[in-house]
Amino acid sequence: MENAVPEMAGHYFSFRRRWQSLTTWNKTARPWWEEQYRKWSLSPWSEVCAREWIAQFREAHARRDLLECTKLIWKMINDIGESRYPNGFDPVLGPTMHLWGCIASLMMASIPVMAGEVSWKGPRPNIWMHPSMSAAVQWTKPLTLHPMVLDSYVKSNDTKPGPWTHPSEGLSAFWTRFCPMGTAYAIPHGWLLACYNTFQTLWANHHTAKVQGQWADFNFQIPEYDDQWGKLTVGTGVNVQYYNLPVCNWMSCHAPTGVEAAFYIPSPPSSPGSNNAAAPNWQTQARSSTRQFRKSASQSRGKLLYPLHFSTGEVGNNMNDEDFWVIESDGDSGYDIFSISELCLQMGFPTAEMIRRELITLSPLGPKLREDGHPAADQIRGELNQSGQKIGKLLLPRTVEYISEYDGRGGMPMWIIISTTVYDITRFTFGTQKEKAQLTENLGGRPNSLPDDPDVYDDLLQRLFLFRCALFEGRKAPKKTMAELPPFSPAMLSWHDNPTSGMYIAVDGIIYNVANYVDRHPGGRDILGQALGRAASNFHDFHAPDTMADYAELAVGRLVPDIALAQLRDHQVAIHDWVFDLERLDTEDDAWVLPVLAHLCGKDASEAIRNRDATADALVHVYDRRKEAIVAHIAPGEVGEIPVGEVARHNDPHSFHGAWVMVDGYVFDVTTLMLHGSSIHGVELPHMWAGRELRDDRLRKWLQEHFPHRVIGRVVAGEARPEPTVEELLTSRIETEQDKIRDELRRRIWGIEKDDETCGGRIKFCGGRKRGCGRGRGAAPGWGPSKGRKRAATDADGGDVTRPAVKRRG
Ligand code: HEM
Repeated sequence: MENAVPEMAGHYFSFRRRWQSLTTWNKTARPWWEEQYRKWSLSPWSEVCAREWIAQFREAHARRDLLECTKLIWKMINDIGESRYPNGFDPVLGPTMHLWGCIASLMMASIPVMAGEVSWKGPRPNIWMHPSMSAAVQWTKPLTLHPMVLDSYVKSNDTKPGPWTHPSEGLSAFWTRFCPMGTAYAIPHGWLLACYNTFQTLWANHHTAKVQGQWADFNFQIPEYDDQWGKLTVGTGVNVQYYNLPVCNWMSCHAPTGVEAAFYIPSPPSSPGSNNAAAPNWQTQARSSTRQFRKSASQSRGKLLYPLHFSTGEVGNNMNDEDFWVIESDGDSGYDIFSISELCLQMGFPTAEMIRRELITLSPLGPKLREDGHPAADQIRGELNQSGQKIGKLLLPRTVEYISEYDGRGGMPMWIIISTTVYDITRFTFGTQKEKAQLTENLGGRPNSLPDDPDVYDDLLQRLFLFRCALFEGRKAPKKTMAELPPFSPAMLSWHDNPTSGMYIAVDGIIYNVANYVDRHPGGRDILGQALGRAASNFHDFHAPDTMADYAELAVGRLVPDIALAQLRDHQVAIHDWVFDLERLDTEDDAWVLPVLAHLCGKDASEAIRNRDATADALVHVYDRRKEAIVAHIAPGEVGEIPVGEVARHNDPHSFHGAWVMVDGYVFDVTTLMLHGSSIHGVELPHMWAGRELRDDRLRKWLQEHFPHRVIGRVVAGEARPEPTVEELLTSRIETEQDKIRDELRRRIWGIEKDDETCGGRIKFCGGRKRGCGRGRGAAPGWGPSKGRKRAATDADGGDVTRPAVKRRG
C-alpha cells in the first residue's frame, strides 16, 4: 500500500534522528525546530499512527474489507484513547483524543451495521508508536473486537447501550462528541471541517440508501499541516491560543461562520434518542415572528421605540401585486424600507410585473427605485421622502470586525451574534439573571453559552426578534475547483431540501448551499425554498448569465446524472455505484492503472475490488483518490414493493421510522416535508396523514408534481414484518459477516482454514500458531459453528435487514 502519511516513508524518522543527535544539531536552528516541533507535537498531526490508520481505513473501506475496517476502528478508539491520553481532560491533549473518538464514530457509521462480539488473544499487530513512547512495546492485552459499535465505547459515552442497529446511531454518537468540541476544545479548523464534510456525506448516504447493512461513503481527508494552527508560549505553564474561531457554539444551534445552517439542529434527525420534536424550527419561527411584528408595526406606526429590521430576503418576498416593498438610502449608511404599491396604483402601475419592469432595479441589497431620472420613479421617491410610511430598516451584513466595536464599552451599543443574525441588546429586557449573564458574556461577538433547552432557546429568539440590527457576514469559505467538489447523485441532492439535512440547490451542474444565503437573496427567500434539493431549471429566467460567478464560495458539490449500468461507455468503469471515467485520470500518476483495468472497462467492478490482487489495487486507487473522475451514478433500479402494514409503522416524522404516505399505490417518504414543509415549501403536510393513504387531493397533486424522487416503493397488501431483534440480526446476514471475520482471524492468527480442525462438529483452536486439536488448552470460547442458526445467503452489502420487502435494485 502506498504510504499516505509522509512520515511513514522515512521523513519523520530522519527528523527524529536529527532531533536526538545533539552533535549534528545546528545550534542556531535548534530553537526554531524546538518551537515548531512542540507546536506540531500538540496537534493532531503528531499522532502519526492515527493518521496512518485513517489512511489505511480509507483503503480498506474502498475494498469493503470489513475485518480490516473493524480492526482499525477499534484501534482508533482504544489504542489512541487509553494509551496516549490517560487523562482525557488534559487541556492540551484531551481535545485530540475527542477528535479520534469523533473520527472513529464516522468510520463506524460508514461500515455495515453489525452486532455481537468477537475476541481473540494474541500479540497485537505492530502499531506505530507515538514519539513519546517506546516503539518496542509489545502489546499482549487480549484484543476484543466488538464489530461495529464497540459496546463499551458507546456505553461510556452515554449514547445508547448495546450494539447499534442503524448507521445513523453512529452519526448520533459522532454528533454527541463533536458538538462540544467547537466550544470546549481547541482543534485545528481543518480537522473539524474534514469531520463535518464526512458527516454530511454519510448523512446523505444514509438518507438515500436507508438500509442497514450497507456501506456508505467515507471521504475523510486528513488536512494539510497548518503551522498556524496554534500559537504557543511557554511560561509559567503552557498557555496555548488556538485558531478555532469558526467553530463556536455549535451545540447551541448556531450556524458557525462559513458552515452550513444544517447545524441549526443540534443532533441528527431521525436518529434514535435524538429529540427532533424539540429542535428549533427557525424558519417557521422567523415567518410567524415576521407576520406578528408586521402586524404590530402597522398598528403602531410611528410609535415604535425601535425600528423594525427586515432582511433582503424578506423584502424580496414582498414583490407581489398586493404589496411591493423597496429600499431607499436613508442618507446615512443604512436603508429604509417602504411599501410603494398604493402609490404605484394611483400612478397607473397596478401590477407587480409593471412596477418591476418600469420602476425598479434589483440591487444585491434588494429592490430599489430607479435612479436614472425616470419621472414616475422620481415622483414616488419624492412622495416617500415627504410622507411615506416606513415599514422598517434593512438588515445590513456586517463583518466580525465591525460588530466587535459594539461591545457596550464607552457608550457603544451592545451587540451580540446568534447564528447569522446580530441583535442589539442595549434595550432588551432580560428574562432572568442567568439569561443576562449568558447574553452579555461576549458582547461584540457570539454569546458563549445559550440555553440548551430548545423551548427556552426558541422563546429567547422570539423575544430578541425585535432587536435584530444586522446580519452576520461570515467568513467566506474558500472557493473550490470543480475537481475538488464532491459528486452528488440526484437522489442524494434531493434529500437536502430542508434545514435539517442542508439547503442545497443545483445551478448548471454545481450544487450550492444556500442556507446562509436565503436572507440575502434579492429575489426573496421563499422562492429559494421552492427550489431546494433539485436543479433550478428556471434559474436563468431570472438571473444574468454570470450571476453565480460571485457565489462560488457557496458551492458544495457537483451534480452527476443517474445512468443505467447498460449505459456505461468503453472508457468507464462502475465501482460501488459510482461511474469513473478513466479518460479523466492523470496521464502520468495513473498511467499504471489503465492497462490493469482494461478488462473491466464498461463493466461494474464492485466485486473485483474485493479481491487482493493488482486489479483491486488499481480499483482502490481510483475509488479512493480519483473522485474527480466520477461522471455519473448508477441509477437505483425499479422501486420495490412495500406491504401496507409496513407503511402504517412509519407514522411519525419525529420517530426513527419517519413518516411515509401512500398516494395512488406508491409510497412517499415525507419525513422532512412534514417537519419543514410549511416553512420551506409553503405547504403544510399535516402529521395526521403519516402512515396512511393521503386523501387530500391538493396535497396528493403537490407531492406527485414536486416530489417524485421521494417515492420509495409500490404498495402491496400485507403485514409489516416484525422488527428485527438483535438476535435476529445476529442469526441472519450479520452472522455471515461475523463468520467471515472469524474465519479470517482464524486464518491469519492460527493459520487454520475454515474446515480444518473440527472435533465432533465443534472447532477448537490452539493458542499458538501450530495446528492441532487443541482440546482444552487455548481454546477460544464461543467460536464454534452456530447452533442450528440459519445463515442467510445475502452478500456483504446486500440484504436490507429492516425492510426486506423493499428492493431498491431491480
Ligand atoms: C442559487 C443561488 C442563487 C443566487 C446566488 C441568486 C442570486 C440572485 C441575485 C443576485 C439576484 C438579483 C438579480 C440579479 O442580479 O440578477 C436574484 C434575483 C432573483 N432570483 Fe435568484 N439567486 C439564486 C437562486 C435563485 C433560484 C433558485 C430562483 C428561482 C428559480 C431565483 C429567483 C430569483 C428571482 C425571481 C429574482 C428576481 C428577479 C427579478 O425580479 O428580476 N434565484 N437572485
